[in-house]
Amino acid sequence: MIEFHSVSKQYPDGTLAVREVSLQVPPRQTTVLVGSSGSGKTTLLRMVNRMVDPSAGRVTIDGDDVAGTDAVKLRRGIGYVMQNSGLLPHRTVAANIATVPLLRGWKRHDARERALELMDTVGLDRSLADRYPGQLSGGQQQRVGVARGLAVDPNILLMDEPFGAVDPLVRRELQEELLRLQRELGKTVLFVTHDIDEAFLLGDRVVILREGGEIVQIGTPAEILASPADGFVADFVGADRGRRALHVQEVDGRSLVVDADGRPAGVLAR
Ligand SMILES: Nc1ncnc2c1ncn2[C@@H]1O[C@H](COP(=O)(O)OP(=O)(O)OP(=O)(O)O)[C@@H](O)[C@H]1O
Repeated sequence: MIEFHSVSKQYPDGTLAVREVSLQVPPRQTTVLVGSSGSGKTTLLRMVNRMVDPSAGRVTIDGDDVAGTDAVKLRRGIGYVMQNSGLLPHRTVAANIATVPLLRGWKRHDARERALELMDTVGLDRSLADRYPGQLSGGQQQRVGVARGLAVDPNILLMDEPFGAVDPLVRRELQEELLRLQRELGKTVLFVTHDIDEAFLLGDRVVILREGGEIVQIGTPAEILASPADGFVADFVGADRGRRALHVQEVDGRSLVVDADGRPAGVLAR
């Protein structure tokens, strides 16, 4: 279990990004940090693998303070998937996925085999193994990013807006894929997004943050929807619900359910 014990982060320029956050991230579940831009989500996430060190408080993994662990070693044991995939452009797909296993001293052949297996896991055709990231679609690149995050079979997977940069249909596909993967793999996933719909879809637990890095509410999606903690949460949840209100549209004699952006959500049975 990952635990944040009253952590704060003040950056050198004085910005207080996170203010006394205490949070438990249960194992083998997906916990989603959601909040508007600047609410400290990324800062919190990066405290887990020591890309950011807290100014006060501490983060523990299974009771051990991460501050006492070598940062490089820590990062090699925790999967990290970011927006825009963060792939190395001059390395092939297989080499990108195998980056950390190779750093950990795996034999080249074993690392490639592992990369190919992971391509199967995330739904990428093996024929793409020797392409470069620039030769893939945005959605395929994100899948490579997820495969790379899983490459060392980490218990913990940190995901920072991993599907933020792809179009809505591909995004939906990647979300479904993550749900499937998580059912199979049961990792401890800490996921950052500013999209409340994504948070409710993916999160077993959802943590709502306010600007200034303060937790406003923690709960299951149903709990938060049923009883928002305050006006801020009600607005955050409710405004989006309203914007995405579903309605029925007749297209070619069929009844399509579409959201407020005109995106189809399903077809009504007759
Ligand atoms: N290296 C830094 N130096 C100074 N301020 C920073 C630094 N990194 C982040 N901040 C500030 O800290 C606050 C929280 O940033 P953070 O990236 O954690 O928020 P976020 O919720 O992930 O936002 P976003 O959704 O826009 O990525 C912001 O005000 C940001 O400008």
